Amino acid sequence: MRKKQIKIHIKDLWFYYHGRSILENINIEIEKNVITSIVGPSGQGKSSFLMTLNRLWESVDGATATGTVEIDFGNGFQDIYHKKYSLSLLRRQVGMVFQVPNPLPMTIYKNIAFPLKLMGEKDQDQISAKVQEALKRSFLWEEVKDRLCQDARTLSGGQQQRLCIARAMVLEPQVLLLDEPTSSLDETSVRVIEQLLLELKSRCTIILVSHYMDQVKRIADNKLVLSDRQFKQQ
Ligand SMILES: Nc1ncnc2c1ncn2[C@@H]1O[C@H](COP(=O)(O)OP(=O)(O)OP(=O)(O)O)[C@@H](O)[C@H]1O
Repeated sequence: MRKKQIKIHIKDLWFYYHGRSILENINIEIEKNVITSIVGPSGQGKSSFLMTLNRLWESVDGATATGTVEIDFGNGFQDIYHKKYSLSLLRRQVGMVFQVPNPLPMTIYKNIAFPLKLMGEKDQDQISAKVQEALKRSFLWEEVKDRLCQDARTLSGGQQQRLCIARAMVLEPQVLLLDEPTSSLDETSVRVIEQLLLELKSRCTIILVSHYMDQVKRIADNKLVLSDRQFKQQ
């Protein structure tokens, strides 16, 4: 049996849209360096829950959250809602990938270099090395190494989603949130991304919203079922 280490502590978390509660009094722990899947019927708040882990809801009109989300980024547990906690640091440490691949309207190379530049990296050799590493880790390098200057939107759907994972991984986040990342992809692309996530979990803690029970069985270590505004661990 693996030794369980906790990465995220969630205490008394409530989440609302326009005063209507979506999540009520959530108290759970998320294990480090495994894949935790979030499942449950449509509209129960799975996407909303992911947004509480990187504070993305703060830019959504009408959304509010109360409670505590503590993440151990290597220096003990820290409350990411503490007023002194830097949002840009949080976004660096917690990456996110969405349901529909969303490459930026620029080249493949620039898509991956973009977050590095946003974080102030100027050394072109460093950027180039990190872009290459992220593309390799995301199982995409061999397919794109000769077309790095092409527009990323010319890639297939599965390639675009791996590009988005590479773009999230280039900042070396410790937590990766994925919101139904394979639902728009064909079976072959789905399997490639599942293999990729299995590889990545040694580097980061993965939280995966998925509608596909087969997928959850294939790759998830832990499963949290969201129903009636609460989680049930299975
Ligand atoms: N921006 C918003 N403003 C108001 N209500 C919202 C907003 N976004 C989502 N909701 C509502 O909040 C509830 C939870 O939505 P959420 O998208 O988190 O559920 P979900 O479990 O991820 O759904 P699905 O599986 O269909 O993607 C739903 O009732 C939804 O209609």
